[in-house]
Amino acid sequence: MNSQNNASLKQDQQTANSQNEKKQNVQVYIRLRPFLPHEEQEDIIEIKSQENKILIKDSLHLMESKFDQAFDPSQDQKQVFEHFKPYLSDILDGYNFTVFAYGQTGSGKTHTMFGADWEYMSGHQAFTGKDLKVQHQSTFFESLESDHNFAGIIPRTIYEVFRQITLKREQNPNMQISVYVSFIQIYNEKIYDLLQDNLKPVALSIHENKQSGMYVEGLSEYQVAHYYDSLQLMRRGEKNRAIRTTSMNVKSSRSHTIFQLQIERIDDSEYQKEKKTIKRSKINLCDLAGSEKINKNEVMGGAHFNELRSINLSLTTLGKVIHSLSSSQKLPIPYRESKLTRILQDSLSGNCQTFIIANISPCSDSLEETLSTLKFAERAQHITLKIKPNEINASDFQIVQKLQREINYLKDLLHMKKKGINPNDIHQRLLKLQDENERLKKTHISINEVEKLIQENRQMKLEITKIQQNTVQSMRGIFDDSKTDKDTLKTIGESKNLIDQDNNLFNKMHNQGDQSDHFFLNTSSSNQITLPPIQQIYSNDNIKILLGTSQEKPLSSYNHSVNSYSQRGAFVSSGKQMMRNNLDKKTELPMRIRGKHNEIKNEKGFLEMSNAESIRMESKRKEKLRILERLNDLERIQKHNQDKLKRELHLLENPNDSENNDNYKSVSTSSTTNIVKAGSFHSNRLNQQNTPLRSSSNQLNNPISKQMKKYESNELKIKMLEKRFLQKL
Ligand SMILES: Nc1ncnc2c1ncn2[C@@H]1O[C@H](COP(=O)(O)OP(=O)(O)OP(=O)(O)O)[C@@H](O)[C@H]1O
Repeated sequence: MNSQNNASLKQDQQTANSQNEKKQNVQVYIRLRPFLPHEEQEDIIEIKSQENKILIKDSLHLMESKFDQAFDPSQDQKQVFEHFKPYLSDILDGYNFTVFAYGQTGSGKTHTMFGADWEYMSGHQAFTGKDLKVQHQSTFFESLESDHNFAGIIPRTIYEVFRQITLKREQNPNMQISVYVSFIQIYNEKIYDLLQDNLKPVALSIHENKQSGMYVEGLSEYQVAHYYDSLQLMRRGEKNRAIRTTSMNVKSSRSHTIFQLQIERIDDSEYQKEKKTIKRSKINLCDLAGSEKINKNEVMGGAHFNELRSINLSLTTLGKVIHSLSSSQKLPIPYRESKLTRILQDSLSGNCQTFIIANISPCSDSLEETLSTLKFAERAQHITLKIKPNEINASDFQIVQKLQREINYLKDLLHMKKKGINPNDIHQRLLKLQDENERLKKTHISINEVEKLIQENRQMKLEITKIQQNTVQSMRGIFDDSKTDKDTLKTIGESKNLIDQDNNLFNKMHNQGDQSDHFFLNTSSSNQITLPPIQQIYSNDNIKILLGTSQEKPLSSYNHSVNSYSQRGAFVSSGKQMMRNNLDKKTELPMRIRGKHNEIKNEKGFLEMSNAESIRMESKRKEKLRILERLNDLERIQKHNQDKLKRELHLLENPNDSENNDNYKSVSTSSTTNIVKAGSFHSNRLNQQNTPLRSSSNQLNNPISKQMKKYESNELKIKMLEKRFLQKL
C-alpha cells in the first residue's frame, strides 16, 4: 500500500465524536532486515509487501499475518519513512505522534530509528558538526535523498518537522513556533537524561498531570531553531547511550531510548483575539532495547545479567499492557510495573497517533523470537486510540488580572514612599487600593495590555533603582561626613556591611573582638526587615524623630505577597536557563527543565500557557520581585536609621539608667529579632558603668567625662542623621 492510500485510510478511520476528534488503531509495521554478511542465508520468511503480509514457512511453522505495512529487506530507509510522512502533516496542528521500534536484539531497531551504523553516520558529510552547521537545510536533505539507506526515522522526522515549520511560516510569517528537544534513556529500570552531563547521571522520576500527561521531572528540554541543532542533540545523546557487545549484536543497545520533540505553535492572527490558542504536540521516537534469551552456556557478568533482567521485565510488561489494551474484556492495565510502559502510557492509550515498527531477523535461529514479535505486533493492531489536537487557551485572565492589581498596588506604594507620606496614611490608602483592586477583578483586561504593563513595570523598576541609589548615596554621605568619629567609623562599617551585603567586614570586626558600643546587623538574615508604621516620638527645635510602633502593619500584607508570590513564581520561572551546546561551541540553546510547575498551576487553577507567554509572565514576575526587594531595602535602611536614632537618643536621655538600658535592650532585640545581633549593643556600656571610678584628676579616663564627650559627639551625629533621615523620608 502506498503512502497516499495510507493517508486516505487514515481519513477513513476518522469518526468524529467531536469536531476534531478521531479514532485510530495503533498502526503496526513489520520490517524484515537483510542477512548480514556472516549469517547463513535461509529462506524461511517471506514478505509480500504489496499485500502487507508476512509468511513464515519453516518446516515446523506455517503462518501468515497481515499488518498495516510489511517492509521487505530491499526497502530502504527512505521508503520506510515515506509511510510515516503523511501523519507528520498533523504535527503542527497539535496532534501527538509516537513511533517505537520493537524486536529482538540485532533485528534492526536502531538501524530503523537512527540510521545506518553510527561510525558510518559520524563520518558522513551530513553529520560532521562543522559542515552541518554551515550547510543549508536543502543540502542536508539532498544528502538524505541521495543516500536512501542512511538516515533513519528520527533524523528524517526531525527534518520533516522543520520542513513543515518552514511551509507554515511561508503561509503566515508571524506564526510563532517553538520546538524543544529531550532525550531519555531507561537503563536498568531507571530514567536518565541523555542530554545532561553524563559523568554523574542522576535518575529522574515520572509524573503525570492533566495538561502534559506523563512527563519526566528534571528532564532538560532544549529549544531548537534548526533541524541541525536537533540532530546535534540526537548525536550527543546517542553517544551517551548504554551499549554492549552481545552474542547477537556487536553494538547492542542496553537501554530503551526516547527522543522527544515538543512543538508549540501560536498563530499570530489569533494574537489579537481574547481567546487565542496554543497548539501543542509531542513526538516520541523510541528505540527499545532488544529482548535476548538468557543463554545458559554463555558466561554472563552481573551487569549484563541485570541489564537483561531489566530489559526483559520492561518488555514483558509492555506485552502485558498491549494484551490488556487489545483485549475485549476490561482487564487491569499494568502501566506502573515498568518505567517504559509508564512513559509510553499516553502513547499506548491516550491521545496519540502511535506506530509500532516490529523488526525481525531473517535467521532461523531467531525464529522463536520472531514469532513472539509477530504475536506482540498482531495484538497491538487491535488497540484503538482516540486522537484529538491539543489546544490550550493562552489567555490566562486570572494571571493578567492579578498582575494588574499588584502593579497598581506597587505603583501607589512607591508613589507614597517617594512623597514621604506617613505610613498611617499609607495604610488608609492601601485599604482604599485594596478596594480598588477588588473592583479591578471585574475589569476586563485584554491580553495585549500585558505588554503595556511590562513597559510600566520597567519604568517603575528604573524609578526604584534611582531611589535606591539615592538612598544608598545619602547613607554613605552620612558616614563620610563624620569620618573622625570612632563610633561613627564603626557605624560606617556596619552600614556598608548592610548596604553591600558583604559579611567580610562584619566578620572582621567581630573577629577583632571589637564589640564596644555598637551593634551589628546580621545581614545574612536581615532580608526580612520591615518598616513598622512611623510615629513621631521626639522633637525639639532642631530635630524631629519618628519611630516605629507595633500597632499597625501596613507592610505585612505586602511581605506576605512577596512570599506567596515567589512560591507561585516557581511554576514558570523554575529551571529556565541557558546551556552551551558542547557539540558546537558557538551555539547556545535555551533550556528549560521539566518541573512541578504544571502541578502548581493546576493547584492554583491557572491554565496552561505558551512558552512565549510564560516568558513574558515570568519576566513580569521577576521584575515585580525585584521591585519588592528594593522596597524592602528602602524599608530596611529606614528601620536601621530609626533604631540607631532611638538607641542614641535613649542613651543621651538615660546615660546611667542601666535598668532601662536592659529593658530597652530586651524590647529592642525582641522587636527586631531579625536584624539586631542581640547582646552586642550596650554590653560594654554597662560594663563601663560598673567599672569603679578612677582618680578624678584623670579626666580622660573618667567614665562620666567619657559620657559627656560621647554625648557631644552623638548630638552632632543625631543632627546629621536626623537631617538625612528627614530628607530621605
Ligand atoms: N535494514 C537494514 N539494512 C542493512 N543493515 C541492517 C538493517 N537492519 C539492521 N541492519 C544491521 O544489523 C545489525 C543489527 O542492527 P541493530 O543494531 O539496528 O539492531 P537492534 O535491533 O537495534 O539490536 P539491539 O537491540 O541489540 O540494539 C547492525 O549491524 C545493522 O547495521
